[in-house]
Amino acid sequence: MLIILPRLGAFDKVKVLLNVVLCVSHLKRTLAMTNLVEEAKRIAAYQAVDDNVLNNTAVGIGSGSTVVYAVDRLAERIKAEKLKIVCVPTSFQARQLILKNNMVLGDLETHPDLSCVIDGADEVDENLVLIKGGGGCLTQEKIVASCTPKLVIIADHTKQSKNLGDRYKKGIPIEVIPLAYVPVQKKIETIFGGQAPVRMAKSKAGPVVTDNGNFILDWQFPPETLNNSWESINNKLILIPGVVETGLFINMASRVYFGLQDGSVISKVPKS
Ligand SMILES: O=C(CO)[C@H](O)[C@H](O)COP(=O)(O)O
Repeated sequence: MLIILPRLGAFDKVKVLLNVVLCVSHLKRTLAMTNLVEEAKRIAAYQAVDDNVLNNTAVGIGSGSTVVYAVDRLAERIKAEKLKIVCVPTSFQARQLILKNNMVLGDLETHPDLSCVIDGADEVDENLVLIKGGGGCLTQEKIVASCTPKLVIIADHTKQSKNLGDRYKKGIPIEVIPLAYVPVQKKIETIFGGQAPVRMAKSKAGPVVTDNGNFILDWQFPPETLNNSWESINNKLILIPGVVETGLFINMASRVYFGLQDGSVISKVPKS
């Protein structure tokens, strides 16, 4: 810019400088918003760990960026309170978090009954139906979640919505066996409408490959889908040969903690 500026007329110089000022203030605002969201994730995670993790128990560790804060807090409590906790991971990422924090690693073979599971979500609707799988770990997350009466979800305020799809626009993740991805894609689009593109990797050529060696379709469902129950849609999806699991978590969350912008945390339980 220093090279270009001297060659410009006064009016253009002002225009360039004004744009620079606007860019910087936009960047500052974006950074401030990102910090607020990160703080909201952290406080939700801390509250959930403090309320739900008991000594001498096995706990499921979810996946994603919010769970990192939960693991931080859990590691802190284990050290300070000398807790004996076995941690069962829901993904390669969760396993690494457990090991990195020197926590005790377990699995479902030795610990099939978990006291609680703490996990994130991509969106939570008013009935606490969740979309999960933005990080591609939905199948192991659902298996681990099924091993506890207490699936505790942690999220920032941007994940809270009335209807699924209001906030999370990427679609419902569906894990599929690789050889079946085109037939499954076609069936979903024919039966339910919308589009179900295969998720492509960002730092690798080709598709995202899950921890289970499968592909993911992100089903961008049409608006009329909301006229049906997610339960019946999920049951139909699961029956398509080649579908391993869906990212719809229905009647699974026992409590959802949302971190808010004002620094407080609210928690929601299913309507009775
Ligand atoms: O389902 C998940 C991964 O499969 C995550 O829990 C979900 O994507 C939320 O992640 P984050 O906390 O990074 O927003």
